[in-house]
Amino acid sequence: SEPNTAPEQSQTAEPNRISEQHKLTQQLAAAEAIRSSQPVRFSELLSELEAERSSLSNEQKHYLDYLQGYQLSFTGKLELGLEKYKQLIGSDASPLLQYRANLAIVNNLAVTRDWPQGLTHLALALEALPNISDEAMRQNGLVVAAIFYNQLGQYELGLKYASRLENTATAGRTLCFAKQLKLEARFNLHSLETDSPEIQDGIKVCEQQGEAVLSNFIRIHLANVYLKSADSQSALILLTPHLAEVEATHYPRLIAEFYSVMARAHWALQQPELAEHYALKALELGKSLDATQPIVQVYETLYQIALQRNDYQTALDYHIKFAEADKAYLDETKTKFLAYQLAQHQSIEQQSKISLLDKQNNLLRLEQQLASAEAENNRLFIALLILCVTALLVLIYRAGRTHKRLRTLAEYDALTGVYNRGHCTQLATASLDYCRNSSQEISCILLDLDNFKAINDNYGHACGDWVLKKVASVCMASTRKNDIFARLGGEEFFLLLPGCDLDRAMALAERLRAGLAAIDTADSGFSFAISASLGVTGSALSGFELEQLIADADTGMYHAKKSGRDRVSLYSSELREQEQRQHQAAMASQDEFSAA
Ligand SMILES: Nc1nc2c(ncn2[C@@H]2O[C@H](COP(=O)(O)OP(=O)(O)OP(=O)(O)O)[C@@H](O)[C@H]2O)c(=O)[nH]1
Repeated sequence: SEPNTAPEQSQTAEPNRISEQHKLTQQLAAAEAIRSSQPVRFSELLSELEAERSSLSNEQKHYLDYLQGYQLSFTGKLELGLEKYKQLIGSDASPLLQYRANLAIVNNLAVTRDWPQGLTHLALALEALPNISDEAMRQNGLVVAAIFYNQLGQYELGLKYASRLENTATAGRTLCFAKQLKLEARFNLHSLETDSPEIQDGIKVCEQQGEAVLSNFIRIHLANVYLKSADSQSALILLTPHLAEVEATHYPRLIAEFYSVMARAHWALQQPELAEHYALKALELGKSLDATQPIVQVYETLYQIALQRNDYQTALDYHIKFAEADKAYLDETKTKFLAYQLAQHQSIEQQSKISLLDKQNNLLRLEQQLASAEAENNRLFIALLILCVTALLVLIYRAGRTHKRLRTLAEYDALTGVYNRGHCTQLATASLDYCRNSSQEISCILLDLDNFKAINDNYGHACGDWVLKKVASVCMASTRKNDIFARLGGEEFFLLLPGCDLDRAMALAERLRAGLAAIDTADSGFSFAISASLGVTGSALSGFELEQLIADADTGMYHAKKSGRDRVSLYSSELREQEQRQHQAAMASQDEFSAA
């Protein structure tokens, strides 16, 4: 509530909280360190930590649960212990703690002989193993795997994990464990000889570590190999000196097995009293053990002893017990084998499901690749199509332009841009036909520039061209939509006027003449006068034939030239006759001149 003090409080609260957490982690680790050596103190520590549960972090709570699971299992409450461990699996506990919980479960289930579940949790732990960086924890996983597989009778796997453990073991005790587990597996795989050097090596390493239980288990393996090779004497020489040491371990399983082997050795050496002595001792301890091979062998030995003594009743009793134990042992072996087969089968099933899923995934991936390849192809195809269409359009456009240019060249005069003679003939013929059919008048004007040669000569050909273009544009400006204006050639222009009578044609010709005469030549760079002579005719005078119309207009134009140029002349039949007469006269004088 007081803003000034709040930040100060949080600054000091944070380090306090961290040191408190650190203390709790240390307490948890301390508890774990004494879990098997000081069970009472361990239990007290756990109670203290449980009282502080609310102050624990999430992971610390999980760690406490794990230790409580251990305590429950250690005190024989296996089911409750299992429950605690199982809660950790799949929780948000760290992967290391989950791995450890799986290993603890495997140990518990080995005790209760729940092989199928044990295999499931072992598989989970082994799956996590490659990601466990803590070396001691890794080795612990290998120990559990090797013990479990050996117990299950899967000695190949026991050997595999024991060998891995041997190769990585950092502590002498772990190395002793590894060597004992390896030898146990090899004994059961029948790959041990009496002189296998690993046996003496294993015994030596375990003795150095003060691991009497493990060194003597190795001796039992060796003694069994001696018995198999009918060297019972060596078996006894090996075991007898360590009898007291073995009894001092108070480990029933070891002691019972030790006695069992000794009983068989003495029996093989024809020492029935000693054999019976150790067999009965083994049996006494072995009662608490489930059906194991040593117990089966003890009953067999006792049966054989009674039989030799002709004590048939006892022999029968032992034989019945032998048969029962043997059956129980075989049943147990079968159960283990089936559990392993089932786990294998499930794992194969799982694998095939995974590979099926992989195949389906691959198929989907391929389908996706195919779809994207198709899409890519479509894109390429569309791009190609666009390219082709564009190229085609360009070609069409160019062809159109060429066509237009060719048509322009074919139809228009290159210099002035007005119709040329050829196209004019086409258009004029159609127009004349139309007027004739529709009984309309049609007129025409033929225009020839005066003294154009002199313009060329005096001011150059370029200036002559300028004049031609200027004349064309002035004339074009005076034409109507249906009029046809063309350059027939040189300095001669033709204008066809559909629907136009002679009066209006004459008027237009006059306007053209005046327009040309008014051209200002300054733009050409020279100053000179432009004039033209124009001949006019029409359908009323010359009919509807183009050639006739042009010829008559030419007669009119010729007359205008002769009359002094720069004027307009209307064609008439008199003019033609006059022209013919003049022509004839000219021809006659030509003849006279030739004759002279
Ligand atoms: N600059 C130029 N001159 C041309 C073109 N076509 C024809 N000519 C010239 O036009 C001149 C026509 O001369 P002529 O037929 O003697 O006629 P004119 O000099 O106009 O004399 P009249 O018609 O009797 O008045 C020739 O010198 C041709 O070379 C052209 O396209 N450009």
